[in-house]
Amino acid sequence: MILDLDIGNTLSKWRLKDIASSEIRSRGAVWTREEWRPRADIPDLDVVSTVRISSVARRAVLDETVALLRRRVGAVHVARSMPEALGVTCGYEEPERLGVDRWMGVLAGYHLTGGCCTVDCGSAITVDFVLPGGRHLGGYIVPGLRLMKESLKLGTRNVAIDPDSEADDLLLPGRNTAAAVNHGIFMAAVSAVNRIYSEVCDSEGTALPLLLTGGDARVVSRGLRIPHAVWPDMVYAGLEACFPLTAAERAGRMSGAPRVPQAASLEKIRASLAISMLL
Ligand SMILES: Nc1ncnc2c1ncn2[C@@H]1O[C@H](COP(=O)(O)OP(=O)(O)O)[C@@H](O)[C@H]1O
Ligand SMILES: CC(C)(COP(=O)(O)O)[C@@H](O)C(=O)NCCC(=O)O
Ligand SMILES: [K+]
Repeated sequence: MILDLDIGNTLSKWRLKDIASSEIRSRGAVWTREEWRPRADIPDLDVVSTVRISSVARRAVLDETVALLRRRVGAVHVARSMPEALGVTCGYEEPERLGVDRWMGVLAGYHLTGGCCTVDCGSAITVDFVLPGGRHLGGYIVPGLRLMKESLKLGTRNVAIDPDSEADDLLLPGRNTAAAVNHGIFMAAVSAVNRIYSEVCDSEGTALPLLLTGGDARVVSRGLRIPHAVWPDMVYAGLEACFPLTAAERAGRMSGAPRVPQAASLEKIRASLAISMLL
């Protein structure tokens, strides 16, 4: 069995994947801020022969996790951001400083689409671009939904907000503080993704497929009118592409990959950008 780990700033996600069948056997998540207890939080480490890790947590968390796993498991692969991989050149001045979860998403997205915009809606919302031909442009980092809510809660007196509440009518004006905050933050996130996507497609002269992942991907997806696909396992797919182990992975098939979304025409994207600037 393969143990895949995606350690984010909020949640550490794991899944067990069968090497022989390439099927996902189980999955789960634990709060990153709390101590991670592999034996208690993951069903059975004895069945694991290989571990693949993408981690943006503090260095000490990764080092401890790797040390612990190396005592129990034969092979532990740790993904790193680098200047070039799988046909993609990293757009960062110092490639090793790009969050490895972003790099995994970009590699998976490029492998699937041959050029795309990847959005990871987690603790932060990150937006990255990789052009046909494999040039990663760099990207944008915006606070995620929970962070935005928490920052308001901390900085504003008497504002009671539930960081987990999500209404269906998120686009409407809120009629109490919690709703106004939730709707406002939702609008901020959706508007940022919309604008960033349109600006970069416009300036690069290409309409790119848009892929979403992360804990808040479904919420953000609800507000996006641009064609897009949600790919919950996009970071894991980057691990599969970097460290292929199963027959399916060696053949280039990534688990849970969505159908490539057909991008809107560049004319349409430019028209929506022109309207948003006029108003
Ligand atoms: N059941 C849940 N537990 C925690 N966070 C959740 C849950 N469902 C949605 N979320 C949202 O997902 C975000 C975490 O997404 P994730 O992609 O796992 O983040 P990260 O990779 O930064 O740890 C939280 O900030 C929160 O807004
Ligand atoms: C931007 C991030 C905090 C996002 O992390 P996440 O929301 O997935 O926990 C992470 O990718 C990171 O620590 N990046 C390093 C800085 C950078 O990418 O420029
Ligand atoms: K993220």
